[in-house]
This record gives sequence, C-alpha cells and structure tokens, in this order.
Amino acid sequence: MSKQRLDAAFQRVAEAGEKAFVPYIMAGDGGLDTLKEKILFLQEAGVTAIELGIPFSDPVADGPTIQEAGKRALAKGTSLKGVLQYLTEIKGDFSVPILLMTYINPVFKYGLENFVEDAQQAGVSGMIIPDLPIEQSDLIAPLMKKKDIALIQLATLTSPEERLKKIASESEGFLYAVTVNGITGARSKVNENLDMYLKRIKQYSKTPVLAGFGISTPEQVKEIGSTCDGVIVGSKIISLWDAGELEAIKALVQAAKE
Ligand SMILES: O=P(O)(O)OC[C@@H](O)[C@@H](O)c1c[nH]c2ccccc12
Repeated sequence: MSKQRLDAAFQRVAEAGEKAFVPYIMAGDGGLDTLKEKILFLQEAGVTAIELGIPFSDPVADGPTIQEAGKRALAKGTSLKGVLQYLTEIKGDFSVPILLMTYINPVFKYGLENFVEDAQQAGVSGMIIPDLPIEQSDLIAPLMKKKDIALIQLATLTSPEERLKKIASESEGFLYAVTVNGITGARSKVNENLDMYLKRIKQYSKTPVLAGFGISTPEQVKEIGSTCDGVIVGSKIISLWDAGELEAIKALVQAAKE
C-alpha cells in the first residue's frame, strides 16, 4: 500500500524504459460518484499514478480550467472528508497509486493527525500541498512518514540553487518540477530553458523528477519527458474529459511510453 505502491509504479516504468505519466483530475467534478469510473479509465489507459485534486475556494496556483473544475466540484458539495470517505469505500477496486493534491487550509480545518490517519485508511500513496513551503513541511512530514505517505515537493524555475537542493533531497515519491512561472493551464509553447533546469534538478534529486504545468500535446509529453522521468498533465486532461475525447487522453498517456 501507500508509498511503496508509488515507488513500485515508478520502478516498473523505469524498467520498461518508459516515462511516467501522471494525470491530474478534480475530485467531485461531475459528482464524486463518477470518480471511480475515471480512475478505472485512467488505470486502463496505463497511467503511472493519479493526482487527485481537492476543490478549494481560493486555489492560488490554479489556472482557469482547474478553477472551473473546482467550482463545479464545490457546487456538488465535494469536501476533503467526503473524498477520503469515498476513496476508503472504493480503494479495493483499483491498484493505481493515488496522490492527493490539496491546499493546506482544508488540511488544517480537518486536523493534521486525523487527516493523515484518514488518508492512510483511504489508501493514499502521496500528497502534494503546493502552499506548504519546505521550511514548514515539518508540520506534517513526520506524521506522514509514520503512515507511509510520500510528501511530494515542488521545485520552481525561480527556486535559488541552495533551496532547490534542499527541495530535491527532501522530496519523497518524486520531485514535481514546475515548468513555468505562473499558474496551471495548457500552453502552446514550451519554455526554452527547460532542458537545463530539468537536468540540473535531476542531479540533485534521489527520486524521479516529473515535469508539470502547461503540457498539453503528445509531442510535448515526448519532448519534455526526454529530459526527465515523466510528466504531469492537468488542465488538458480535464478539458478532454469534458469534451468526451477519451482517445486523445489515451494518446497523451501513450506518448510517455514511446
Ligand atoms: O494543468 P496543467 O498546466 O497541466 O498543470 C498540472 C496541474 O494541473 C496539477 O498538477 C495541479 C493542479 N493544481 C495545482 C496546484 C499546484 C501545483 C500543481 C497543480
């Protein structure tokens, strides 16, 4: 369970000579009862893990596509507690590792210990908390270690070298390399200095390095994947799912395998 499931998934990808592909979806978008169907579809498509977003009223890092998905999920009454309860019910029906992406505020409201306990019960493998800086991660990291849940850290293009080293050495599961300065959302052009940046963090990191933000085509998956261990795609997955373009989602996942 938990973190081992994630580590094993990355190991399988590496052994197969492929790149990891982690889609982001918003929990409760379309109603929480559609979540199992999405998880099973993505598992079947061959994703490495799923980043499951918890909707939040003040999502500072999210671009328009994810903000809208969050609003729809909140309108359906989705809460952190509800998501963890639902996962606890369905966790026996799939094997793909689940990573929760939540802002820290709902976690504080929940209560740190209860949250980590319930996340473990729900079978969660890892956590991404974008507004919890590494300097403050001691608040929750020891609790998560005890429950064997990975705390995934984010590196950004503007992180100073020393901080980058700290982030890279402390990240668990994988290191999330944010590839743009700004918010989430599909972009047509890839940042030109990306190559150097990804190579640099790869040197510091003991875990796989996955690039995310602005990736939206199979070509970008291949191009960016070639300089790191895999990619994360959020906004594009959400808009393709909304449009019913499931084949295009499969093509994105497939691009990481070629
Ligand atoms: O949507 P994009 O541009 O493909 O980026 C991934 C991103 O959506 C997902 O990882 C994410 C959604 N919300 C976040 C907040 C912070 C960091 C990461 C995220």
